[in-house]
Order: sequence, then structure tokens, then C-alpha cells
Amino acid sequence: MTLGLRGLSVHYGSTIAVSEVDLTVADGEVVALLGPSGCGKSTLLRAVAGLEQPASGAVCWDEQDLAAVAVHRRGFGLVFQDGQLFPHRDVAGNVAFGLRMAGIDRAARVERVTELLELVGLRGYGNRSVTSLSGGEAQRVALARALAPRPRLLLLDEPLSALDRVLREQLAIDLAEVLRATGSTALVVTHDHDEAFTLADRVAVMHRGRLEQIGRPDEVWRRPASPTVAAFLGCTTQLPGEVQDGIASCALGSVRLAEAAVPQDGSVLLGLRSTALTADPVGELAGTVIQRVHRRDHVRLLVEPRDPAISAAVRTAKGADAIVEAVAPVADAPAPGEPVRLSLAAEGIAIVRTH
Ligand SMILES: Nc1ncnc2c1ncn2[C@@H]1O[C@H](COP(=O)(O)OP(=O)(O)OP(=O)(O)O)[C@@H](O)[C@H]1O
Repeated sequence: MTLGLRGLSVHYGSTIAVSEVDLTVADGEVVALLGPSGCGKSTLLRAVAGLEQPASGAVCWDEQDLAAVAVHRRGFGLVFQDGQLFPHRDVAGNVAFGLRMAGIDRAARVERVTELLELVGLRGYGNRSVTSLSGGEAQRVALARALAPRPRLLLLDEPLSALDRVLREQLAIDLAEVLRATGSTALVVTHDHDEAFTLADRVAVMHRGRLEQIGRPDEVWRRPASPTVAAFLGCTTQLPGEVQDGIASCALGSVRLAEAAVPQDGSVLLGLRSTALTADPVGELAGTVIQRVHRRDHVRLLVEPRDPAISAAVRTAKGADAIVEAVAPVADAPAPGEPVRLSLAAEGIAIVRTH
């Protein structure tokens, strides 16, 4: 019960949308395909579904090439961004669709629909018109419809991206629970890091049609395989540094790394996220606040380091200005023009490369 992509490439005319991707999704595993817009995530998913033909390579199920197997014979369930429910059928009619196609008798259909609506948190919604549903409810129905015929693989293309942020966060948690509860094997396309990390056992990061890295969420987060992956995962500044006995140091200071991120002693490239520097009265780095922006539960600062040698190191690393990002608590965050001291925080740091 394994999906295997073997050197899969998909072209649109002269555009190479997917390039030589090798990927295995094990039974019961949820893999998120993550990457910037246009990197080929949806095309890859569509090729797995059978909606796009590979230019080369193969989509296999248990080592059998699916090239000759039509979309509706693959036994895969699909959920798209906008649900694509049938407007002329009620909720129960939508959820029962695949069961009806499979020739399941009425009593069994009713039972399965009830079970699925319960699972996605929509008990009692069976007779509702789908046009009366909120965006979040509609996506739950789409999920129930895809799960009803017990697909051997679930393919989800940006299933939550049409929803607002609060709803998306909640539904991502619910979706993760439903996937675990049903033991589903799934491939989920998303461009949202949080969503990928909430849902997936493993995250596959794509860039320009290629698979750049695949690994457990914490692994990918702490040890991005390349500067490109690191930049996509929010490491806006990447600086050369050293690791010695679990302590990382660079031009901006030093910090004890979280255990899981500690590489062997030696030279490294450190990736700094916006939370890598925090306001700290006894911090190693002195600077001047250039800009202050209030966020929900913290304040984001742009800071210019005071020491010209440090500024030069940052400017060289960024290939742009010498401004660094930092966070401060909402209470008494310094204002633009004021001095600030910053220290490195391990949670905001990734090890991009060891030399
Ligand atoms: N039907 C098509 N015809 C021609 N080119 C296409 C077609 N579909 C996608 N492409 C191109 O293939 C590349 C990959 O597109 P794809 O939609 O797979 O990326 P994506 O990572 O899913 O992006 P997004 O997150 O924006 O949906 C892009 O350059 C896109 O313009």
C-alpha cells in the first residue's frame, strides 16, 4: 500500500513543471508538499491523480506503474481548494456520491454518510443545501465525500487556503485528527508552513519543479537542506558561523542550540528567522531601532547594529542592507531611534549547512 514516484517529470510545452521527482509515501503516512507559488506542487498532485501525463518517469502503487490506470480507477480521493461540491445535491447527497458510484446499497450508504458527517463535525447536516454552508463547512463536506469510499490514497490540493486564518488553523488541527483517526495515506499540497507542519508526518519542499528536501517537520525546520529551502522557511538572514560544543556563534552573538539541531563542531551556515534575535537588556548585540511594528502578541523590530564590523558582515551575508529583524515583548518595546540590545534565541535559528 505504497505510493512511489520514480523520476517523475511533467512538462507543459517548454515549461518543466515537475522535474525528476522521487518520492515514496508509506501506508498511513501523511506527506505535505510545500513550496512557493509555481514550484510545481499542484502539477505533481495532478499527475498522481492521473489528471496530467508524465513526460518521463512513473507514478506507481505497490511498485505497479499506474500509467494505464484511468483517474477514476486509481482508488484515490481528491479534495480541492474550493471543495467543488455538487450544488444540486444536499450535503448527504454529496458525501454519498462515491458510494453510489461504487454501487453500495442505500442502507449502507446512509450509515456511512452518518458516520462521515460525525467524523468531520457536521452531525445533522445531511439535509442541508450545500449552497447554505460556510467555507469551512463546505471543506468538511468535501473531505467527508472524498473519505466515504475509503480511498487508498487521499490527495488534497490547498484544502484550507480559501478560508480565513483563524478558521484555517482550527480546520488544520481537525483535518490532522481525521487523517490520523482514519489511518489515511495522504499527499497534501500547501504553501503554508504552519499547515504543513500541523498535518504532516513528513514534509517535502519543492523549488522550481524539483524536490529539494524531504524529512520530518522538525528536521526540515531545524536543518534545511539548502539556502533556498531555508529562505522559503523564513530564514531571512543567513550568516556564516561556528559550532563548538553545542554553542553556535556568528557575527551577531552566540547561543546554545536546541539538542536536535546540534551538528558536529566546525563551520556552519546559520539561518536566522525573524524570532532569532530578541530584545534583552544584557544582550551581546547593540543597535538602534529603525522600525517598530505591533503584532498580535509581540512587537517586531528592524534594528541597525551599532558596530560597523557587524553591519558589514550582515550586509555581505544578505547582499543588501545591514538591518536585522528582532522581536520584543509588547510591553516597553523600544521606539524608532532608540537604542536596543539583542540576544540570539535558539528557537529562531536553523543550521543550513555544515562545511
Ligand atoms: N495547464 C497549464 N499549462 C501551462 N503551464 C502550466 C499549467 N499548469 C501549471 N503550469 C505551469 O507549471 C508550473 C507549476 O505550476 P503549479 O500550478 O504546479 O505550481 P504550484 O506550486 O502548485 O503553484 P500554486 O501554489 O501557485 O498553485 C508553473 O510555472 C505554471 O505556470
